[in-house]
Amino acid sequence: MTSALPPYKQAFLETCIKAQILTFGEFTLKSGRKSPYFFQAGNFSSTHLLSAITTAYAETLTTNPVPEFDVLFGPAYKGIPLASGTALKLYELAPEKYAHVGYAFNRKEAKAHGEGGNMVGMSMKGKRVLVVDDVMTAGTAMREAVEIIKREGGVLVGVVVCLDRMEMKVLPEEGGSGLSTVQEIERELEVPVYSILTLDDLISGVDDQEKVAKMEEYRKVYAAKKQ
Ligand SMILES: O=P(O)(O)OC[C@H]1O[C@H](OP(=O)(O)OP(=O)(O)O)[C@H](O)[C@@H]1O
Ligand SMILES: O=C(O)c1cc(=O)[nH]c(=O)[nH]1
Repeated sequence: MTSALPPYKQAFLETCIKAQILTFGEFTLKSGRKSPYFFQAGNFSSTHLLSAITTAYAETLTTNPVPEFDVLFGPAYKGIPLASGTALKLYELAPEKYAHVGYAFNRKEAKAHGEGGNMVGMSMKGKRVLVVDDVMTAGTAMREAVEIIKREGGVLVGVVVCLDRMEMKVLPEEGGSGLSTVQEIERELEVPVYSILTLDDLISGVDDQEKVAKMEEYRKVYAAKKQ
């Protein structure tokens, strides 16, 4: 089949399907919604898959007009290997430009011994911080990340995720704005959000029509209409 996606996106999507990173069935999301598809970034768990995903993040950051940043922050847990791997890839791509960029992540539970606390890696105090995470759905995880950055004295300058599910946190019939979580975050926090893939991309690039139909049905209910 000829895909509507650019070849690099199609190839990346096929890798995700083959490695069961993108799976189909019935899944309960953090938001409580039941979804017919799920993106399991924990399955980027081999050398070549971790390299493929972090290369995709690094290329997204080097080919878009991304604001300058000092620290990549990867929210626990799945953001941790993504942010650290992306930092390494950026250094490999452009060592002079990224030599002083650091990475940081949080612990979900504070450590009571040794160095203590719940932050690991480069201090975010007074730094420009870019969040690297896997998936954006209702934005709960992202808002928690923003609070951590503020508490640590950092300044959020941007966000990159692997998948923008294009979902509205609150549906219009329940009083929502009609904007997707990504659109709301961009407006409210005045920072750009970049994504490697979106739900529209999955619908364009997946070959199995039964799976496409289920994603379309889900998109009709939960995805923002204006992109
Ligand atoms: O946009 P949201 O509705 O918040 O949902 C998406 C987030 O939720 C999940 O992480 P989770 O907090 O479950 O942590 P994990 O990385 O430890 O799996 C997922 O990895 C995303 O980061
Ligand atoms: O919304 C979520 O909880 C969620 C969706 C998804 O596709 N992948 C994931 O890890 N979490």
